[in-house]
Amino acid sequence: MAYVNTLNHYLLPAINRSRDYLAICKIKVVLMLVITAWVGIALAPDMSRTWLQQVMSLVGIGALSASAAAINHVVDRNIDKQMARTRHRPVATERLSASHAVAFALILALLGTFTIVVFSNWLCAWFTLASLVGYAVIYTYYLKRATPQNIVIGGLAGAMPPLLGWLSETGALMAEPWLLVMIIFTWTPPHFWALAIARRNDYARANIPMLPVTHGVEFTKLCILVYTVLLTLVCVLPYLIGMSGGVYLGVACILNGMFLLKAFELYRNGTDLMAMSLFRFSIVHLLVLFVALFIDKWV
Ligand code: HEM
Ligand SMILES: CC(C)=CCC/C(C)=C/CC/C(C)=C/COP(=O)(O)OP(=O)(O)O
Repeated sequence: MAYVNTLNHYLLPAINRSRDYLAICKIKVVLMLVITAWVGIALAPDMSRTWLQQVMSLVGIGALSASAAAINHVVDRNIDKQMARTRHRPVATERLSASHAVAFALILALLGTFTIVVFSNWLCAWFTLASLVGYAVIYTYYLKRATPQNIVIGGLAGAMPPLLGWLSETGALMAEPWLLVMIIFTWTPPHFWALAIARRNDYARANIPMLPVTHGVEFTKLCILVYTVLLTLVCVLPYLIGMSGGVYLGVACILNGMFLLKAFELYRNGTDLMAMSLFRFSIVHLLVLFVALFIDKWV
């Protein structure tokens, strides 16, 4: 009996609370950001750094990304309350207080910055902090509410991790990692606008000027197609400058061919279901593309 009481009074609330803290980190998105940062490390010139230094750099970048996501949950709590997709979030439902979430984000930001400075360098720390501000403040606080181009401009913050990984390794700004940033930058609009089409009523209710709300679904489908063509072209650049080889190029061609087909189908007579299918595909696309960049380096 005493055992059951301990479980009910202490353990279960502690587990639920940890789940809430994990949820505000947007853990799956952060995992993907860390994978792209890891590829940035793998493709950088060999600096003979230890595994520990590399892993801890990724931990630092992940912690600052999670901190940015937690701040996004606080700043957006009133919007999140109005949207079906987000209304169950911990801060929106007030299961987790905004002040606790802010304190958590601050601790993550401090630990993350400390880790990057100790195991990498200040340049990487400054760029990662700038990405945090880009997402949590410039995109979430301002752009998201101000313009339908919000995710195009704000997308730069989420596109930075390959550069952050490269910087953590080399401590120097070079041209090559910017190509990887450009890939994610051009990938973001089709990734997000596909979801925004399916969830346009949510955004309209919350008064957020997402492209399908301000310019309609047909125009958004056209923009998705245009950005997918751009993405296809940008994806060839790592091969053209000799940063990646045939394995990467082959995988990129197949993935982008599929992306183009899906974007074209959506443009011609797409339903909300097809838009969601494109959104899900975009995530698989980016994951496989970056795994291919990694494998290509070692074959
Ligand atoms: C401004 C840029 C971006 C916007 C507006 C955006 C928006 C979104 C939204 C609204 C979702 C749905 C989340 C949910 O179901 O609650 C999502 C999911 C996701 N995004 Fe993005 N995204 C952006 C950039 C990125 C980047 C740069 C990455 C990775 C490199 C990424 C990876 C993912 C992943 C992995 C998911 C699935 C998460 C899950 O299943 O829980 N996103 N994104
Ligand atoms: C340090 C660093 C690399 C920072 C980047 C942090 C980060 C978590 C970027 C991902 C972008 C993302 C999930 C945007 C969705 O926000 P949203 O508010 O439009 O979506 P929502 O409605 O699901 O909250």
